[in-house]
Amino acid sequence: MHQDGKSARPKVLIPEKVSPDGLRLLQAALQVDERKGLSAEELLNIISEYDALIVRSETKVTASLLSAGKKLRVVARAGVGVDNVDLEAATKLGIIVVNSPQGNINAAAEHTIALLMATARNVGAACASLKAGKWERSKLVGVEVKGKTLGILGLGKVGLTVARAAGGLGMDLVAYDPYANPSLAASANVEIVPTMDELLAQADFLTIHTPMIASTKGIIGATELGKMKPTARILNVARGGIIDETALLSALEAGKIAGAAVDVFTSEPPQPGDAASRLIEHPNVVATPHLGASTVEAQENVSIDVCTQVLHILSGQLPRSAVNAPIILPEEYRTLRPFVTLLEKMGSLYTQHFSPSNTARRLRTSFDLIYEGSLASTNTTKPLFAALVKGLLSPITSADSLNINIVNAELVAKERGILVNESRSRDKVEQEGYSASVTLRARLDPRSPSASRTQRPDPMLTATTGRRRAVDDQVITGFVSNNTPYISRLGRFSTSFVPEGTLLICRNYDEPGKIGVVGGRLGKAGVNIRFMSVAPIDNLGEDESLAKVDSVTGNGVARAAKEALMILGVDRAVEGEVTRSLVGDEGVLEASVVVL
Ligand SMILES: NC(=O)c1ccc[n+]([C@@H]2O[C@H](COP(=O)([O-])OP(=O)(O)OC[C@H]3O[C@@H](n4cnc5c(N)ncnc54)[C@H](O)[C@@H]3O)[C@@H](O)[C@H]2O)c1
Ligand SMILES: O=C(O)[C@H](O)COP(=O)(O)O
Repeated sequence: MHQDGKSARPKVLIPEKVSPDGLRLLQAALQVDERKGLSAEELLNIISEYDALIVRSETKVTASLLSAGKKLRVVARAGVGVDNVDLEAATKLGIIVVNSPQGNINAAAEHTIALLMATARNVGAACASLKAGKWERSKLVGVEVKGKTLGILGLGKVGLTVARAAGGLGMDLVAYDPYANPSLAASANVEIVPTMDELLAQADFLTIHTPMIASTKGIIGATELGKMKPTARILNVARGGIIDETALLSALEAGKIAGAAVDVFTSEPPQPGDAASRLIEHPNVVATPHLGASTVEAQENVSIDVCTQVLHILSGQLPRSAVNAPIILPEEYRTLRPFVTLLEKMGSLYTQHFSPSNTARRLRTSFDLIYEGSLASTNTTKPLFAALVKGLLSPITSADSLNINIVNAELVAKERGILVNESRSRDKVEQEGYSASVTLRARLDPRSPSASRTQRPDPMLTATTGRRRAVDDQVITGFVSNNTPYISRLGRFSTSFVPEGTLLICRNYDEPGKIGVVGGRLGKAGVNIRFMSVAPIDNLGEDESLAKVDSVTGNGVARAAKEALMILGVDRAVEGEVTRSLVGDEGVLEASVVVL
């Protein structure tokens, strides 16, 4: 008991408007302090008293705020996006970040439909005109959505919900999403198109529902807007910055597209004179101040969801939707943890190296996952399986959608069409220095509509000559030594490297001079090499002739040459232009960049 007679209950701070439905759940066990309107400095001064912090999108949960929160065990985001939370700092400090990935999907989808109709029928402009005392019927003629094509960029939770509602309005539905679940798309009557260009060309209305990640930042810019119909209208209820605001404004001013509806902005609130503010002022733009999740129902859902999780964490239980929490239970932590890291890296390496994002082929693959040596005797492989699924999806999903843990990993994998067949091989691991290894081998799902024996290379991310990798080559083996994960096989190549940082992976003819060529091009581009590993071919399959392929004609030429894999750890991003320049006449067959 405290001196004032009150029991020392853990304290939770809520500096934003969060629905009382969830907060009521906290009252019995915690001291609940609702303190709206605190400045960043005031927040920093009081955070040390609190065990938990519940925010929405406005509070900036910075590294210094987290460090000042000496007692802080959980930051709960009453909503989906955790862009305002420094996740890396939270993870380093052992603070669990939870969110509510499901609670506001319907609200966001309904708001998209509201903006769809508003932009089709000039609702915003008409309302403003009438309030200004005008009666401008002929100037405000709209278009109908029935029979028009809705293009959906990102067919995840919100995208699919929008699709179902728009189908009810009589719209034709097409989507571009390299990782969409084809059966879910079919069930919502959505046709998946293989390229974004097709989506842009077909859409009368284009709606964005991707996460905001490095690969989607500015994904709709001047070039993409130029590929749309001049009568098309574009909607963004996802995140500011996915559409380049300056390019959108120019396209509207030049009449390259007819209108836009925007709920989210690069900087919120937009600052006077910035691109977002000028966009909002444009007569063909209808805009709302990030209202996608602002319904009574969604706010109740997210509040109850995160408050329940706060209670769980403060009483020592695992949360349901932790963005950065361990996918491993404490008692398994010591033995399995390095392998959890290894499996996550192997999954991420697979997606980036073998299944880059712009290929038409989906990440709808069956895998064999083989635990070898002493790892075959482990009691549970659930954390390893969860880590693999997390790794496979991490390059294509934002952190806030990546709530994968031992409880939900199987379900998430199923939803994404990923099949993993786990097996154990007790054979002694042959290599010296370690006793256990794991092999991930892809088998392309024969039910996949785009299943084929070869993989189409991604022209943006993977530069390649005509010679392709067979799907059978998609194998990764890894092991752990001194708590450090290593990759010992990548495709047909024996190797040994630590899967960390930015890696340039080049497949080339095993001939002198290749290292010099690659090193020279990187040097010219100002990229430093941290380490390099050259991997010879493991063994050649029967169909792998040693004939060299002419890079210009694609024809086989007489001289035989073995292949090798060069893995270079580099200190910064390598531009697509540089990887493309490596491939071709110098005997480099393929070059790709992965970030692990
Ligand atoms: N305005 C709001 O208030 C509000 C409310 C809720 C959600 N959101 C935002 O809506 C967006 C979608 O949320 P969700 O819950 O549906 O996410 P989700 O993770 O369920 O779906 C995102 C989809 O985008 C796809 N994708 C990833 N990269 C892609 C690419 N390059 N091209 C095409 N598709 C790609 C993924 O495969 C996935 O299917 C997020 O940005 C989220 O932050 C906004
Ligand atoms: O990420 C989200 O959940 C939405 O963008 C809503 O954000 P909000 O809670 O600030 O309305």
